[in-house]
Amino acid sequence: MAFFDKNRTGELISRLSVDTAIVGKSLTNNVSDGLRALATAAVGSSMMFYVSPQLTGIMMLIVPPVAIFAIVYGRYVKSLSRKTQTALSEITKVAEERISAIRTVQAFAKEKQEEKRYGLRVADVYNLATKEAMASGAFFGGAGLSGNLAVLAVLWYGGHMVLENAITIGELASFMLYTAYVGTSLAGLTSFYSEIMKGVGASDRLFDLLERKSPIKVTGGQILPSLHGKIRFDDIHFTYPTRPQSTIFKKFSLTVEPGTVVAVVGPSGSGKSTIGSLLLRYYDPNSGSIYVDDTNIKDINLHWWRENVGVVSQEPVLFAGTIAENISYGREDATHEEIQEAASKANCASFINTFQDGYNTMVGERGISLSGGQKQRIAIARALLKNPSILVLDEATSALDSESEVLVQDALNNLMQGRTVFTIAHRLSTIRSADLVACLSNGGVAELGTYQELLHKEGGVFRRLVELQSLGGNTHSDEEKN
Ligand SMILES: Nc1ncnc2c1ncn2[C@@H]1O[C@H](COP(=O)(O)OP(=O)(O)OP(=O)(O)O)[C@@H](O)[C@H]1O
Repeated sequence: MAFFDKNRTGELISRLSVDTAIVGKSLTNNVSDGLRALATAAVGSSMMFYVSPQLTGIMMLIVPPVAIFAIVYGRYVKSLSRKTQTALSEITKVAEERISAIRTVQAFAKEKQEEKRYGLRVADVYNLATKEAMASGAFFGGAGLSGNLAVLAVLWYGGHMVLENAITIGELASFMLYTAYVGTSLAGLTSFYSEIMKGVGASDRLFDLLERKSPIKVTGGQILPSLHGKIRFDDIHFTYPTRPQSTIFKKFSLTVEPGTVVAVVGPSGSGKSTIGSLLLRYYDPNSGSIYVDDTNIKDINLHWWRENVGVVSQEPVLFAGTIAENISYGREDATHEEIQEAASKANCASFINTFQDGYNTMVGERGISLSGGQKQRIAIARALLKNPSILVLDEATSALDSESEVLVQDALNNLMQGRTVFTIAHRLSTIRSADLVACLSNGGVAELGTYQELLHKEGGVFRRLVELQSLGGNTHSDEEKN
């Protein structure tokens, strides 16, 4: 399992964009209109009061029921808005995930099912939008009707007042004119209120997201004057935050001297990739510490540290752009000569030169126009150019055919020279040349030694893994877990 945690990133991004759009719309479109309506309503109602306090009193009779109605409606709209946002982000998530994996969808001939899945999500939004339309119809219709009834009442009562000479016909006419102004402003205010309630519904979720704080600080911390590359895991206890009940490491300790290539092996799920995640500080251990050249990793500046760690994973991530841009991703100031040199050490030059545009060839989204082995070698060239002191190779050759594997392995050998390397391997044959093999089991290092030492250990976990593999089994046996 690769150690990049991307389980919920798609969902978070779509939630964030949908919520931001709604809150933005709610604020920008409505705040100025709302303030204008409020000012007009205030001035208009003072003028109404000035012309006739009695008639103003009648008009004001409609305010309490409409206000109560507005509060109930506002709350309903707020909760609907929250549900609509969730449904909209679901739509975006499904579309993004399925379209980006369109080849898998096509390979399984699942276009119709995916269309149906998307249709169901659209239906959710449609149902919520229908509810909102009904509620707003009832509210605005009800408020409009009450307003018109109040106007009729004023006309009737005002007519009597004119007949009794309590006010002049001109005063009644000007009162009705002010009423029209105030009525229009109040209608604007209620629509402002409903939009604001929608915005409040969406912003609740937005602030939930924005207020999430990572316990891992990106800023601060020291920059080591020199980095030799000694790594020490000291008594680590670790559980993933989303699964606190399942312990990955308990009392895990391992010391790796500078320039050592350590192969991390073990049954599937034993935590090999997790070592990479801890090393890059995607997570911090629950207890215990990791030391880099005897400095606690938590006291080191995170950006600087990550700049000094290179990663090559089983599924290298390339970005839409040219080959040169992808190789120089970790060092944007690299010259063309440096890019070429890294590519040649990573066995990329031969295939890049066959492309018409050479280093300016576009690789497409996620490197779609390259083969698995080519992508892998570009990722190695990228790591070479970054020139890190510590290297994490996560299953870097396990998805390749033999010929490609030879080329990639050769490129990796160039990359590994003079660095501290953690190679997380499943094919035991590829780790023979490692200086040290750490075999994980039961939340810690069960065996540590050279390949030959561990191979000759009677009844050892590593020996059993090798035997399983040579029998045609694999290291992913869950029986090995405990
Ligand atoms: N982000 C995560 N959140 C929760 N649990 C996780 C997460 N990533 C991995 N795990 C769990 O942690 C355990 C160790 O995972 P890890 O990927 O480190 O194992 P591994 O030894 O590399 O496995 P494999 O050989 O199958 O790749 C597994 O049981 C896995 O299900």
